[in-house]
Amino acid sequence: MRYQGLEGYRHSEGERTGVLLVNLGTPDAPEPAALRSYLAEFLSDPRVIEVPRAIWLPILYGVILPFRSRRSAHAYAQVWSERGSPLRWHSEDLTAALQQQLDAAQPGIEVRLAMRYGQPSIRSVLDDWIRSGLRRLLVIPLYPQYSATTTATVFDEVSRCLARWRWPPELRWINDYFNEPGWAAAVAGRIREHWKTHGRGDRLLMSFHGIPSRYLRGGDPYHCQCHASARLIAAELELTADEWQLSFQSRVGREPWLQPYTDHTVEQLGREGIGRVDVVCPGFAVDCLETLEEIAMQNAEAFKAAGGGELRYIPALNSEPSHAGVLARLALRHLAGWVGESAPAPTDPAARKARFEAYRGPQR
Ligand SMILES: C=CC1=C(C)c2cc3[nH]c(cc4nc(cc5[nH]c(cc1n2)c(C)c5CCC(=O)O)C(CCC(=O)O)=C4C)c(C)c3C=C
Ligand SMILES: [Fe+2]
Ligand SMILES: [Fe+2]
Repeated sequence: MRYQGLEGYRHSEGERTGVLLVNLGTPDAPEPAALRSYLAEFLSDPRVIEVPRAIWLPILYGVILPFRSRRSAHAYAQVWSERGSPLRWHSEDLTAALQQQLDAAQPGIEVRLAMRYGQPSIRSVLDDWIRSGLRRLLVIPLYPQYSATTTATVFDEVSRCLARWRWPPELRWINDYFNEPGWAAAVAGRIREHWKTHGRGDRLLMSFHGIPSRYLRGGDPYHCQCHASARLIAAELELTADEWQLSFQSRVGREPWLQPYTDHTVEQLGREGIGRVDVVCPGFAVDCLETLEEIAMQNAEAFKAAGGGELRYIPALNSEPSHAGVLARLALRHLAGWVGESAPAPTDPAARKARFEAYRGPQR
């Protein structure tokens, strides 16, 4: 058969509704072999590297993978814990926190987590879920700001997976959520909490993951959404323009990426003799290599080496109730008509029974 069918579907079963959280993904171990297979999948995605395959793949396999796998394995080893990669376990905790909040607000919605690269793959999660009767699916990529390099590639992969099914579930997806009521307030809350415990730094730096500038010129709205996010957070904190700045981190390769670069900014602040800089990374839903190693370790050292005092990293929202709450409200709004008040099921039990019997037809 060309298309897969559902196993044992029965009309009498309710319509199952799911929320799929998708994060970037992470290697299985902080070792070169695991890094190689993770990076090979990630960096051969044409949404991530927009270079003709015939040019890029020989560079990827001949130059990048042998060197980067070793270097990145070392970096991952610095942040690996008993529970594994921080990106993975924080994402798992966030999934559980969201499930709990949805259960309290509107029982019957299932939440699962998948990774765009590595495990658990989108394909493995969807195959299992659809086979067991999932009929309505809301996809939430765990990126507050849209970028083709992150959000769109999740949609690509979900679409490829659903295309294999004879009867795919109904589908909705979220482009971004930085402008969702409560998101900027949740990030601001995290910053205030840090200031309460550690005192307020001399400058707040909001650092977002970068992308090649070429993609912005090609129409990717990511740059604008990062600036809007930072302004919303600054407004929540009632900061004046000289109290905060924005930068872009984690660049890879030689072509220009979005600027100003975080590492250059941190060194500049060090040279200016700034005593304490607080860095928050509002583009990262959960902590990961790029926040815990690049910012909290590498950039902290670079700040000091340039003459600065202390760089303090403010943790991501992770599985904080405020974060799960924002995602729960976002999910419920987008699930309208599928679950809850606006769902068409009659509330009177007798009317419901009559309607169901008409729907089911005569029983043999
Ligand atoms: C080379 C191209 C890359 C683009 C474009 C890119 C965009 C991008 N990435 C994130 C979020 C994350 N990236 C992470 C790691 C990471 N990113 C790249 C490359 C690009 N990212 C690489 C090669 C790596 C792997 C680590 C390394 O070798 O340096 C992570 C952390 C993953 C983890 O396991 O902890 C996240 C999260 C965003 C949001 C983004 C564009 C908006
Ligand atoms: Fe990245
Ligand atoms: Fe812009």
